[in-house]
Amino acid sequence: MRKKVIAGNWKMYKTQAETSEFLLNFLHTLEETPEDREIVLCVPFTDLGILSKSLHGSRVQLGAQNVHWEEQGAYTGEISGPMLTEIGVRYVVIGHSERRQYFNETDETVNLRLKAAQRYGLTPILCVGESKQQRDALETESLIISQLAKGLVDVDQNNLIIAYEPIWAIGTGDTCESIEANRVIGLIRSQLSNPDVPIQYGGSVKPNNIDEIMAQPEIDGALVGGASLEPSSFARIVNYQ
Ligand SMILES: O=C(CO)COP(=O)(O)O
Repeated sequence: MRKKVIAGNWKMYKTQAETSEFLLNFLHTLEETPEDREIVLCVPFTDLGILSKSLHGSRVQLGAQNVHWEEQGAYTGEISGPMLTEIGVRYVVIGHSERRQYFNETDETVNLRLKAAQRYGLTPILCVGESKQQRDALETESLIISQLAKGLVDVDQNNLIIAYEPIWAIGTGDTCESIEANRVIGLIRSQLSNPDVPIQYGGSVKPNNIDEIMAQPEIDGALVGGASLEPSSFARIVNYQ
């Protein structure tokens, strides 16, 4: 049985004060949440400290949004694996399309970050997915196969989550049809040596489509952007049927 993982990706949203308010309205909603799913919040670095204290003893796991491949060094603006694990971070998003687009992240640096995350005991969430232009040019399959082949060199597939995030579905309200997401995720699975790697869908996941998404046989979870920022909508998503 593959693990189900619902993760919020807060991107560059929420000050510490806003994070405290979120927790007040969110944590109590988990009392009835079935035990079969892992819940993760991947938050800005400045929110990790407060969450590591407030989430202690709760069932919500802590995630970051980046990790450098060196243990330490002169890398202004970066963060290392030991810095994250020391404060209780368990997961890290790697290769998100926003980092590939705005911060020169390549399959090669993604691969370095994945291996470093595992080296320091973090579970990486590797994001892959095509743009609208690539989809229209019928390049979805070849692009994803290439992202996986380059990104996963020497990566341990026993400590890995993959998120399929079609770029055209991110922040647009234009969700990928769940049957199509299921098909692409099946393709991703066919490229892996470990068929039990949990594979999430991400891109305009909302309270009104999470049940249908999670009903798909290949889909093991969701990586949720905008809808994870609001306690009641993230609570509904986490409590999918
Ligand atoms: O990028 C995403 C999660 O990593 C998806 O964002 P939205 O849920 O806002 O579309």
